[in-house]
Amino acid sequence: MEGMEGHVDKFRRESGKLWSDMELQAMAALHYLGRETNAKSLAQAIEVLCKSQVNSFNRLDEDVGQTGLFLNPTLAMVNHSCTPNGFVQFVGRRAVLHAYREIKKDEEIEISYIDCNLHLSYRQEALKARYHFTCNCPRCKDDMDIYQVCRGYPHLRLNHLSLAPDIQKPQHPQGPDSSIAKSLSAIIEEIYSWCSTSLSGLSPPEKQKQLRQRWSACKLLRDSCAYAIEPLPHVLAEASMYFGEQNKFTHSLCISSFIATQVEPYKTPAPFAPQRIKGVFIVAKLLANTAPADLGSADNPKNDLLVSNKSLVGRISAALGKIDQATMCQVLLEMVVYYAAAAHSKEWAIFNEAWDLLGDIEALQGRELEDAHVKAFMRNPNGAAERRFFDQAVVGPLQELSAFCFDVMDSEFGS
Ligand SMILES: C[S@@+](CC[C@H](N)C(=O)[O-])C[C@H]1O[C@@H](n2cnc3c(N)ncnc32)[C@H](O)[C@@H]1O
Repeated sequence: MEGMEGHVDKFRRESGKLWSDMELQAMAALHYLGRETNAKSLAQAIEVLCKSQVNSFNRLDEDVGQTGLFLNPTLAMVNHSCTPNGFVQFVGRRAVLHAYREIKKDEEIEISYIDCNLHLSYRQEALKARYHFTCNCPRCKDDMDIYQVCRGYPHLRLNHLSLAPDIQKPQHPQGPDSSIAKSLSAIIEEIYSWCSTSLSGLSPPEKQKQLRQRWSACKLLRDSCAYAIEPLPHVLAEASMYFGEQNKFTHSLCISSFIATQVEPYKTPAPFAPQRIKGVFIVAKLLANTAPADLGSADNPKNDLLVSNKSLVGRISAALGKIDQATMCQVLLEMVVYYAAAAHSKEWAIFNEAWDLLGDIEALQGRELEDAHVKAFMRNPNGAAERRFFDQAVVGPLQELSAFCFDVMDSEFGS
């Protein structure tokens, strides 16, 4: 740990209660180790604690949340950027450094130490508190957030499997309309803190009340088509979970389709990024949950879908009726399986679930032709016929479903 950055003086000067906690922790550690506590040993122990704050990774466990800190001298050398070209993923006890894109010889490898979809001031605050530096990456320096997340990242060409075939170079190199950008910055500051609190633990009526307020607060983001800017993505994700808990899977499906096509590709451009793959998997699972066998028939609807063609549920139902859900679900699961190893590994729970679900779909009788189309597409996703198949079987239906997203939100959370 000798050569690692510790920022001990900055922690002492700037960290307030955290510093007193660290002093206490250092004394406890010395006592536990049976070492004498004196000024020198205490200073050494505090230095170790500071170094582990600055250089370690929070190791997360999907089931129990954070399980510990991971410290590795090589990985500790990687600097931060809010437009990183790599990320670290834990696979059991191993940490794996993945690249988001091709990294040239001598180009610096950079990861994001924080959730880089936070708004500029929140990112700076988080970096200052733990790492004691002000980020000066191009995105922070020019306050490029709104420009970048609205229009996608120009430096990445996404392939056809990305679900975001329309991401391209921004048409306005000078940046977004500055008046919109200014008013957006002001409201994001105001609403982010109360919008980012999790709703889990609240009763359904309380959740609905909260989501009403949050959805209404996101109006400017929504009207400006700034769909990838927090807290809008967060509110949509909470709403999708809310509907899922009420067994309104079709509503969740419309919102999740919107997130997978209009939000995530702009937040995280690499198509194999773990959060992108999770989003695609959620859509696939919801498609399986809303498959025709579960919908009943027009004469005997099992749920509230088939009401009237003019009602929202009727329109969603009509749209779903035109979709070959099994084929669409199969392609999305193939994408999850295809990208899971790059996003994480074959040990990933999502990979295994997708693999099992894919087996179930492939075992369905009478789908030989559709199955052959899916396999052909996965072999050659950029072939002309295969692209047409993908557009028809996946992109078109996803866009159609996501077009209901705001109506679904307004129907439950509108004023
Ligand atoms: C995990 S260490 C990274 C390796 C460190 N640069 C070194 O040489 O030991 C984290 C520290 O590196 C510095 N750092 C990382 N990314 C930075 C950036 N984008 N701009 C300025 N300093 C950065 C900060 O001092 C931070 O506390």
